[in-house]
Amino acid sequence: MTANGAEEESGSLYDVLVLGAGPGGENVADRARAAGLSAAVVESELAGGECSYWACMPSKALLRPVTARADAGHTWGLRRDRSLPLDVQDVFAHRDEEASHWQDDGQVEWLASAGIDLVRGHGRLSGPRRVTVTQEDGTVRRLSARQAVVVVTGSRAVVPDLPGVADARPWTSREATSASRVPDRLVVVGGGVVGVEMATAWAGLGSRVTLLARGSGLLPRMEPFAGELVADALRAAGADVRVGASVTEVARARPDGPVTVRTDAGQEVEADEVLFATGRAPRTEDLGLETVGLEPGAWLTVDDTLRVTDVADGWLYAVGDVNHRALLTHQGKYQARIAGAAIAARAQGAVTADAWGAHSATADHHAVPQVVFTDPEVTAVGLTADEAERAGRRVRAVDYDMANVAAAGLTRDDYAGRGRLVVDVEREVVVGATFVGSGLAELLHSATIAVVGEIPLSRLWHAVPSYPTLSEVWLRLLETYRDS
Ligand SMILES: Cc1cc2nc3c(=O)[nH]c(=O)nc-3n(C[C@H](O)[C@H](O)[C@H](O)COP(=O)(O)OP(=O)(O)OC[C@H]3O[C@@H](n4cnc5c(N)ncnc54)[C@H](O)[C@@H]3O)c2cc1C
Ligand SMILES: NC(=O)c1ccc[n+]([C@@H]2O[C@H](COP(=O)([O-])OP(=O)(O)OC[C@H]3O[C@@H](n4cnc5c(N)ncnc54)[C@H](O)[C@@H]3O)[C@@H](O)[C@H]2O)c1
Repeated sequence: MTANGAEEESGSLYDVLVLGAGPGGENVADRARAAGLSAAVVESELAGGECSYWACMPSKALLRPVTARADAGHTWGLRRDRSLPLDVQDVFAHRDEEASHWQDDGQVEWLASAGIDLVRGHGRLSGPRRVTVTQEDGTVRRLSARQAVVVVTGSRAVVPDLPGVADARPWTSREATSASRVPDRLVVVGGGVVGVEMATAWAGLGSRVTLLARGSGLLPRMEPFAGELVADALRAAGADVRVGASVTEVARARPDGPVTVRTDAGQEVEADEVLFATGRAPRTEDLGLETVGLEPGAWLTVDDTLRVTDVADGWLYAVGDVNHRALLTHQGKYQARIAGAAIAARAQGAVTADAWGAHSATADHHAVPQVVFTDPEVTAVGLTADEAERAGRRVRAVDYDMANVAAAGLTRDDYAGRGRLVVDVEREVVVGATFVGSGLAELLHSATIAVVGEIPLSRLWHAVPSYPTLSEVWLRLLETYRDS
């Protein structure tokens, strides 16, 4: 027995055990190894996780040709090609490549090269610092951890339990990112990020898309103009976008027949496939959480060092989607770097919980960046004006029409977009930024640096954007703030 009461079974005792080999899990194990700790990850499907096979990578591979064609169709000298059909089979072939053909050999090789053991099977907690793995052949392997167990089991799509759903065989984000046939008609339910990205992709690939979103607009967690600009572009691309539409029922009378989707407003839409992009649930329902006093199926609440708050002795951590802080790959990887460093520091009694320190995921509260890869792109970091006001901050929002930036006229003949800074008027620092428009994804990091660095506006005047680039929106926004 070890000091922690863990059994010393040959090859089964590690410093750190990680449940889930998605981007968060791989990175936390890597950071633990880099700090000199032994680490194993347990994975029940494919090493690489949702992001690699059914989320970020395949979705962006479907979107890029669609947005590139939209850009080309509005570029002088290429405009006649606006209706040029995409080579859909080529798009699918590239998507399959980006999803590594749903094989994880590359990830397995990388884990081995980093000195991380991979244990394949379904992992469950079986008490403090203990994990039981049911392997593919049915055998059970018991593992234990000296320092920490990190839960990084991610999230899954939620399909609402509506009448007719089971028989309708709806798509979730998994089918929407991996399908290799373009449905003639597709209904997308949900106006969040998955809904608008997949509506953009499949409309571009040739489906007649109807997007049904409840509430007053698309992308409800972002500045309202973001959803409005994306809705305008989707409509221009031929999609039928209906807001204020909550789906109440679906029906597919014959397995090979069409599906009918009904809303609370009495609307009825017939389609070949229906995608539910209606949010995510944590993958914690069959994880043995009850063996350590936690509720199965719940999101795991953590402190800023990523330790689960409701577990004594601080040995359980949760990173990535499963802690519900920010359901984004880059933010999960950030948390993984912090958690790995915190676990190693705690082992030596040297952890520091200072904000913005090496062991604190402070950015989760102030500066989560996100790019929505639609046409136009939506990019945002920090607080929206509404969030800042609801938090009791004294802020001023300043806006600028992206079409008036000199580079916009060089980019597209129909450039539509808007930039917004949310400025804390007491400290004169940027606490939020949103840029919507074509070609803006790479601009976002400048705003992330301004928010994280709390750079005073007086200093930002000296950060001179190159001419003629879309980054000049920064200068125009500073002028607008000064003059308003
Ligand atoms: C369609 C779509 C597009 C997206 N696009 C982007 C994007 O462009 N950019 C971005 O930043 N984010 C994007 N996201 C979000 C991103 O995919 C997630 O934030 C990210 O995958 C979370 O990483 P994770 O490591 O927490 O979990 P996951 O990637 O979900 O990995 C968890 C892993 O744990 C394994 N697992 C679960 N339970 C067990 C168990 N009991 N035992 C063993 N293994 C287990 C799973 O099999 C999985 O491999 C997108 C999401 C969707 C749905
Ligand atoms: N590019 C990116 O960064 C990217 C891309 C895709 C996903 N993601 C992440 O994945 C997460 C999940 O995205 P999501 O879009 O599935 O969830 P979401 O929670 O963002 O949006 C779901 C939407 O569905 C609506 N909805 C729910 N039930 C409905 C019903 N019956 N009828 C009509 N509308 C209904 C909700 O009101 C909500 O607006 C997001 O938090 C996002 O961060 C990121």
